[in-house]
Amino acid sequence: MVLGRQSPYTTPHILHKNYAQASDDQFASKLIGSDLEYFSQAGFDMDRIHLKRNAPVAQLYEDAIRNEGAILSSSGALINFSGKKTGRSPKDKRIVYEDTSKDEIWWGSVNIKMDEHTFEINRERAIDYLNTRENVYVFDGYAGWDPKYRIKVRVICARAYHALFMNNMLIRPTEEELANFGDPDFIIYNAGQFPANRFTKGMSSTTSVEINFKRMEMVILGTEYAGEMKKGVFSVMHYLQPVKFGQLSLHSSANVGMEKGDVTLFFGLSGTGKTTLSADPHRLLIGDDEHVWSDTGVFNIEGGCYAKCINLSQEKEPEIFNAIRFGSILENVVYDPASRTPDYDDVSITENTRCAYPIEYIPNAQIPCLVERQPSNIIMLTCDAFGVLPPVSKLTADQASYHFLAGYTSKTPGTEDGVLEPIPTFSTCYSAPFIVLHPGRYAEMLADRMSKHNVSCWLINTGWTGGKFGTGKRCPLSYTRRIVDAVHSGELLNAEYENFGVFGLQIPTKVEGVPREVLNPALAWADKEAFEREVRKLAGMFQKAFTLYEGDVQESVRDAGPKLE
Ligand SMILES: Nc1ncnc2c1ncn2[C@@H]1O[C@H](COP(=O)(O)OP(=O)(O)O)[C@@H](O)[C@H]1O
Ligand SMILES: C=C(OP(=O)(O)O)C(=O)O
Ligand SMILES: [Mn+2]
Repeated sequence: MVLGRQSPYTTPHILHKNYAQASDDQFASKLIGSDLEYFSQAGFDMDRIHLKRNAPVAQLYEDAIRNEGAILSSSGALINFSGKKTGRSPKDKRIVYEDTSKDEIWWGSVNIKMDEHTFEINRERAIDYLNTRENVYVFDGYAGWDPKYRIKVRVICARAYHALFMNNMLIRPTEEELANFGDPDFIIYNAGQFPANRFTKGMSSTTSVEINFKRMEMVILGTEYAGEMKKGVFSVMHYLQPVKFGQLSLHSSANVGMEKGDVTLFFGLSGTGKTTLSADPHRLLIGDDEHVWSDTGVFNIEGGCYAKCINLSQEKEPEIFNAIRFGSILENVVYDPASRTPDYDDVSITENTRCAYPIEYIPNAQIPCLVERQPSNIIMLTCDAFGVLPPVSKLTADQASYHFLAGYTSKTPGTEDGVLEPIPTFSTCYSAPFIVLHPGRYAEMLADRMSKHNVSCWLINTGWTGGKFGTGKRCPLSYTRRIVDAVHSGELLNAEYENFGVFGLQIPTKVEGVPREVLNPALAWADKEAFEREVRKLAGMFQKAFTLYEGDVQESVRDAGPKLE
């Protein structure tokens, strides 16, 4: 029997009778009769396709290499290519306008409406496409490490690469959990190789990424970028956690001190350093990207991490570098054909090169990925392209609410389709592309929890220092790490502070190991007038961006922003 020898995480269930050997077949039918029914009812052509459910990692490797042009790298990771789209497509992401969720959703600029009928058409198109494939992969796993708040997710896709990606990114069920999986709570139909029909009402391109909260389904057409799936799961949790469970979903990483057990959350849009800074040799990693702050503590939504590989080195980011081995997926990374060694400095395919690995590949992972303890520190990561914000400042409760709602940062090249250089942006809740409810709902829950548990809050600029990008340079990672260490050791709590101009931020006058002129950007700019001009320009941008939320917050929060008298 094949099963006994598999890893505890993956169990091969081959659903199709023509494909499997007799013993597998008997076994499969015993376990998953109701699933077979589900697939037939959904329109899958069970006489034609081979369904491979939770296939072993090695088998997914074989299929990806044989059928999809994947490459085995020298470290044992699998190098895959996502084709034309190498980042997310936010302009093609839609939410279905339907009676169960329409009054909850924030139909602001990010959530584009799709009607129910168009969803049905695209869903059918995805299933029709999957029916033309020889292999259809199914991965069943969980989102959310706390059993009270987790959901069951099913991914149905045509590429072994996508199945392996979600095997790494979801929480892998045990054999027993898989056998008793039952009906999923959320299903992703990924037919990314096949385009959307541009003549379908409501389509604006051949790419379509859509979520239906009534059906609890997601359909992907016309993009093979795997990150769409994990962020789709996040969007669902960003809706379900506050609305159904009363818990706060966070676009953040999280870790916990080995000695003190203190928990830190790192908020930040893509590229600001959530993954890099949460991998810390002195702390246990809870997760690198998506969490829930519940009544009882903090839990990770995912079972893996999705790190950026650009300029990755063993020396600067050893935990991540060493996680790139058998089972890990490298995405759009160029390799040396002779040695099959990845070249992380080569960005000729994209700057958004990635690696997805199971969280247990990080030596200091906290498994299960949850803590029954409330956070002590919140770090809001921003990547300031103007080089005016200090690398660290201490925020008051009102400033924390203000900056969380404003969400000032930059979009990192490559993470979204069409973004070629750092673009300053106000990404509310540091998660605008994934926001589902009105930002004020998340902000209010955050403020309540922060005050109830007396959490300290820090604004950390991992972006440019001492000038605009092109002239200044990005804050060296070693300084940011030193600052994060100073947050954790308590050094910053007891430091001396000075006021930072129109922003009214409190900045420490001294952090061991970080030069004074780095701590205070006013000292780093040679041209003082230019500095003042840029500060005022950025302050004006904040004020304009914040008008969206002014009516929803109390006066003290409104007052916590930059002032331009
Ligand atoms: N000061 C810094 N702090 C954090 N990351 C930095 C810094 N300087 C450069 N980087 C680089 O920026 C990228 C941050 O990406 P990542 O941690 O994946 O962000 P996120 O997880 O928030 O999307 C990494 O490639 C990292 O090496
Ligand atoms: C996968 C993503 O997340 P992050 O860059 O925050 O890791 C993304 O934004 O596409
Ligand atoms: Mn990340």
